[in-house]
Amino acid sequence: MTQPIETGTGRGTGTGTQPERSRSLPGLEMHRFAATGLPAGQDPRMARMLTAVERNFYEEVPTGAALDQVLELHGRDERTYVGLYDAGADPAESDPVGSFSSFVKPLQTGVGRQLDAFLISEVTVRSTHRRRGILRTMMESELSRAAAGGLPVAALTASEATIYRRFGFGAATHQRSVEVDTAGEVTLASTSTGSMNMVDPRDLAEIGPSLYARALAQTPGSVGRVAAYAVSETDSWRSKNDGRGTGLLAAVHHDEAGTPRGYVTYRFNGWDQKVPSVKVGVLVATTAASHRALWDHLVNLDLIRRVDWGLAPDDRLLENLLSDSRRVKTTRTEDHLWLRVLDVPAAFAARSYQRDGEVVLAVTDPLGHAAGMWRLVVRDGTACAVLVEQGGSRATEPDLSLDVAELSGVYLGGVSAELLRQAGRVTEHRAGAAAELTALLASDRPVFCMTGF
Ligand SMILES: CC(=O)SCCNC(=O)CCNC(=O)[C@H](O)C(C)(C)COP(=O)(O)OP(=O)(O)OC[C@H]1O[C@@H](n2cnc3c(N)ncnc32)[C@H](O)[C@@H]1OP(=O)(O)O
Repeated sequence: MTQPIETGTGRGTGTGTQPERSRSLPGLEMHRFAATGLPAGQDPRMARMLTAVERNFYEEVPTGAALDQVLELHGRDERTYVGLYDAGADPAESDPVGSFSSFVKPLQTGVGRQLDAFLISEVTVRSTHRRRGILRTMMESELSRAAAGGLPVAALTASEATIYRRFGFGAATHQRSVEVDTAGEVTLASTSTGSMNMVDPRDLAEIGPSLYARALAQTPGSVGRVAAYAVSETDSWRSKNDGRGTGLLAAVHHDEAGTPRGYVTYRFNGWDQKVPSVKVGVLVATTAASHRALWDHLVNLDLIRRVDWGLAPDDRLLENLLSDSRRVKTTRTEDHLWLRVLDVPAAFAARSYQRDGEVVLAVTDPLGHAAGMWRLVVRDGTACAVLVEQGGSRATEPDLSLDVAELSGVYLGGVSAELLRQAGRVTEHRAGAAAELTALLASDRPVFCMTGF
């Protein structure tokens, strides 16, 4: 059972408890506080935090009602913030030089299996304070808190692929950008069923969350969505046209019985483009038939000759959906969800398995959380990971040696341990052990994270 993570200052707007001094960062103090969801006028500390985050990402800083809307959404996510401030500064009156937010959402580990994951976001350091260890201080502190609170894994999406491995994160899911050529007559390999209806994006407020929850339950590698989706898919950002909408289009698929099974949002890229095209925003399908119907709709839009999608699974489903697979062009493939195992037994017990097996893993972990020699035994779909050695002399020889970053990358089965062996990231001590681990962790469904955070 996951313990609630103490946030230090609770939900008040004052600075409350004592800030933590960091020995490695003289002159700075770490404050931890919860997002209250209150408007900027009532919670200047959160308003300053959010402003600093946007600045450090080089983004436009929201003000007025637009800022209040984001503050409210972050309150709904129950985010905890960590900020590094000049010693003695009041966070209600000063900007942090470092920011870090975290919140708990479900991570789908298999069909029908979930665990509570520690999601990390808004990690920024002011450009004048970079490369002094501020990120390291925040990350180490918050991973320890998450582990102490009983959360078995942490997760994030990375701005750069070279930052987070040192903290034990491994890329566990991948995504791609695709351009689908829809010029002329486009056919699907199989006919679609049910009906498609154009709706006002605001109508998605009712069905969007429940359809996403059902799609999530079928998609290992996906996590619960942040509250901001309720605004983005209903086209109601206060920062844009004062929340009155910006021309986002939305279509819902109903099955033959009239039950909504999926939806898609998309935006026209404009007549000034050489090729008239639309860009997909959110695509949620709870059945294979719904997925086909949504694509049937997209590829047959009048006047549109290309459909762009930046969060497509890195599989061949779309290619197989169309009669002509060459209409799908992949323009970018990237890591997406980075996972970090914090509690080996709890993480491995929380997923499903297709076969029995046993493998001994020697795991290195610079932060200690997953370090040791683990015997992973799977029987009848249930895994038990037992620590057989931690430091000291060896009673058992490992089958594989690997860093926690690799263990975390292969955990969901979307990345192959055998492939990592070939890349030199996993060391095999018993021939065939990496292939065995790959087979043991194979997922019942393609591993994909349907959302960003
Ligand atoms: C989960 C997310 O929110 S992803 C978004 C991350 N944020 C951004 O990209 C915004 C712009 N960048 C920044 O704000 C900062 O440069 C950060 C957050 C990436 C790094 O913060 P810093 O305080 O400079 O990092 P810090 O000094 O603690 O470095 C910790 C380690 O990471 C390494 N590191 C830091 N930044 C990078 C980078 N961009 N690429 C590769 N390695 C990096 C450091 O070399 C150091 O390595 P070591 O401890 O093994 O020697």
